[in-house]
Amino acid sequence: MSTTKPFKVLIAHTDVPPEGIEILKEQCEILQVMNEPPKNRPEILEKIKGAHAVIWGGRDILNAEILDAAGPQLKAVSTMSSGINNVDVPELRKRGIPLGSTPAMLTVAVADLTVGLLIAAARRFQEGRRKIDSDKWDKDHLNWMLGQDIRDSTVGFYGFGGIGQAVAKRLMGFEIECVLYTTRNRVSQDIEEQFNAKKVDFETLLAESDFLIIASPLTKDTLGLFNATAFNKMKETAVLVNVGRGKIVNQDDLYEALKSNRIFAAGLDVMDPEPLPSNDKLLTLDNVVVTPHVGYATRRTRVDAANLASRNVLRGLAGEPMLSPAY
Ligand SMILES: O=C(O)[C@H](O)CO
Repeated sequence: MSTTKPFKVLIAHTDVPPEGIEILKEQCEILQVMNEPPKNRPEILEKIKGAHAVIWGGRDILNAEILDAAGPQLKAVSTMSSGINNVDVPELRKRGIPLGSTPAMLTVAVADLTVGLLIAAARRFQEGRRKIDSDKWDKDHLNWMLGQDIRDSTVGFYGFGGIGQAVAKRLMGFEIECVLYTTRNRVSQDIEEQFNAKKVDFETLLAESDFLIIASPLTKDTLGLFNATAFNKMKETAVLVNVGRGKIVNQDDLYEALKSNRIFAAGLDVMDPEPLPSNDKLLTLDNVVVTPHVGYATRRTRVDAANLASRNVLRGLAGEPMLSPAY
């Protein structure tokens, strides 16, 4: 009996959890990349030859070079991420190759981390740690290190999709006053009622938010949108949290706004560039809390993303719409 399987699937990163790969094994021969970045690139270029599908599990760029190396039989690609800025989307579209991504899988993990950053920035975790490290813990004044209340606050969302709504759901437990959001399309009335949410223009979002959470993708319209002009319209007590993409914020302008206390604080899981160099001026500030782009990084999120990516490519290989198409 022949054991030949009809498809070959390249797993292009060592970080893809085996549970996700298992789903593919009945129908597909697995081509696994074993080297870590950047040494994985030559290995991908070699192993992808003749592949019918790819699980693109890392942050390096899938572009024409990779697609050319694969050959014309390539029928399906899925990332294991929400953002698809690691894929040359126009190139894939041009070649008619369906692309899947896995945004819904990381919603909960990113929302949890967003709340963590919001509290850490509002309650001055970074500064407090530095005070301890430098023996400047002031035990004589109870009005020391006062932070911003979440209770009764107006929470603004730039981008109010799955992640934004999951953050709002969590913040309801903190007795916030209301949600403002800026998106292209209005969310349903049910969702607005659930979160006491109102769609507003960008200017209103800036002016009225006590906490402003960026949870939108990077596009040509969002690139550098949060700049000095925007920060100058925000409250001096405002806390900015960015879990979208680093380049949505003009980081030099953010540095100035934080340094001059034009805004109160920022919590960032995404920066520009990534990795942020350890000598970046942003890190000298007390009123910024940073995490190294780990919003999605829980074991369950990665397994769920691998499962969905595999199901996406199986659908693509069968000529069916992907479960979670990126376009
Ligand atoms: O978009 C995503 O999936 C995360 O930010 C990791 O890149």
